[in-house]
This record gives sequence, C-alpha cells and structure tokens, in this order.
Amino acid sequence: MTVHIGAKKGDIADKILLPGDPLRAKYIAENFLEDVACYNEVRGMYGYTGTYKGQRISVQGTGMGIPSISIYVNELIQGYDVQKLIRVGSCGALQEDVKVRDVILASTSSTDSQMNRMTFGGIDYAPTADFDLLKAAYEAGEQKGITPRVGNVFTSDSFYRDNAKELFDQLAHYNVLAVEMETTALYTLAAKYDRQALAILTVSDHVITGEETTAEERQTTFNEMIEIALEAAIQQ
Ligand SMILES: O=P(O)(O)O[C@H]1O[C@H](CO)[C@@H](O)[C@H]1O
Ligand SMILES: O=c1cc[nH]c(=O)[nH]1
Repeated sequence: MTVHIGAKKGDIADKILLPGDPLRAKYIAENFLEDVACYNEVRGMYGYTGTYKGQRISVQGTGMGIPSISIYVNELIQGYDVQKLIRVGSCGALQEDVKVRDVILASTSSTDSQMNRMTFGGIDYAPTADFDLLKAAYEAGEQKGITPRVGNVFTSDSFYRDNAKELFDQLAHYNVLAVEMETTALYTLAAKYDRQALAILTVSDHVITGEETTAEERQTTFNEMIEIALEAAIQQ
C-alpha cells in the first residue's frame, strides 16, 4: 500500500491508463477489460486491473490538476513499479482547425505551473512524450480511420482564469493545440524515473467557438481514445 493507493504489490499491471475522472476509470474497466478486479477505492479514486487482448493492464483515476496526478504517478512508479503510463483525458481546443471530438496526442506540453521551474532552478524544462508510445498510438488511430492531431498542449494550473482570451490567443498563435491540466507532470515524472508516458486527449469543448459535446457524443469519442490507448499500451 502507498499513502493514496490501497493495492498490494502485484495488484497493479506494468501498463496503466490514467483518466482524470475516477468514474471514467470504472467505465473503462467495465467496458473494455476482462477479468477485472478493483484494487483501489481510497478517496473514491478508483483503480482496476484486468486484461485487454490477453495482456494485463490497469486503469487508475488521477483527479484534476498537476498536484493530484503527481501523487498518483509518483506512487504508481515508486510503490508499484508501473512502466508505461497513458493519460486518457479531455481538453479544450485552442485552434480553429482543431475540432470538438478530435483526438490529440500531446508530443509536448507548455505550462503556467511553477513545479518544473522550482525543480530545475528556474530553467524551462520541456516535458516530452515517449516516441514509441506516441507512434504506436498514432498508428492505432490510423488503423481505426482516425488521424490524431499531434502537438503541443497547454497544461494549465487553473480551469477558470481572468486573462483567458489573451493567453489562449497567444498560445494558439504559437501552435499550442489545446488546454488541459496534467500532461506536464506526467511527462516530467516519467522522465525522472525512466518510464514511458503519453497523454491522449479528446477535445470535449472549443475555447474559441464555445462548441461543446453532448454527454452521449463524449462517450463515443472517448471510446475511440480509449481503444487507441489500449492498443498503444500493448504494443512492443
Ligand atoms: O477529463 P480529465 O482527464 O479530467 O482532463 C481535463 O478535465 C479536467 C477539467 O475539467 C482536468 O483534469 C482536465 O485536464
Ligand atoms: O482543462 C480543460 C479540459 C477541458 N476543457 C477545457 O477548457 N479545459
């Protein structure tokens, strides 16, 4: 057991999907995995292990924001030796040509978080996806007839902010595709501990146009993201 995860050693697979929402973890376990067991209910942050196409895989809710995902990623790596970590999240589109329901593979992330500046003594570290996982996810998307968008995402410390329009316009101008709240921490911790990580995001809303997905549409598009993540996880 670790502080926030009530699993025994061996209960968690070496590959894991990481949705922010613990109920998305439950949904993935119930609809995509076989022989499922729930290993964590601490703080309602559900974690499950099952199999996908015969391979053992886990899914763990991380909560929202850098502090919360950092707790789970640290404990999954240090307490359970997880090797391959794939975030399956939602995001808001920042570019006109990024559409609601698109799937984004975050090759890197920018952030307003101070976490890395403190860690690296003031310099701006560039958190980066694992290339093999990114390639596997891209190919899994293409096989399903989806061409994922690949690029920079903004990992925000705030969901609500005063200067949203100016900041998002500028980030869009500098080719940032979308905004979410966890990828910077996932990639930085994966690098620290020499693990593989990737963030796959479904566009749930459009920051410029205000368009949003219905709950039903979100479910369908999330299903595509989950299938891409599972296929990428079992490659290599
Ligand atoms: O859907 P999830 O994975 O939680 O991701 C996004 O949704 C939350 C905000 O509503 C933040 O966690 C953001 O990163
Ligand atoms: O962090 C997030 C997630 C989804 N949509 C947003 O606008 N922000």
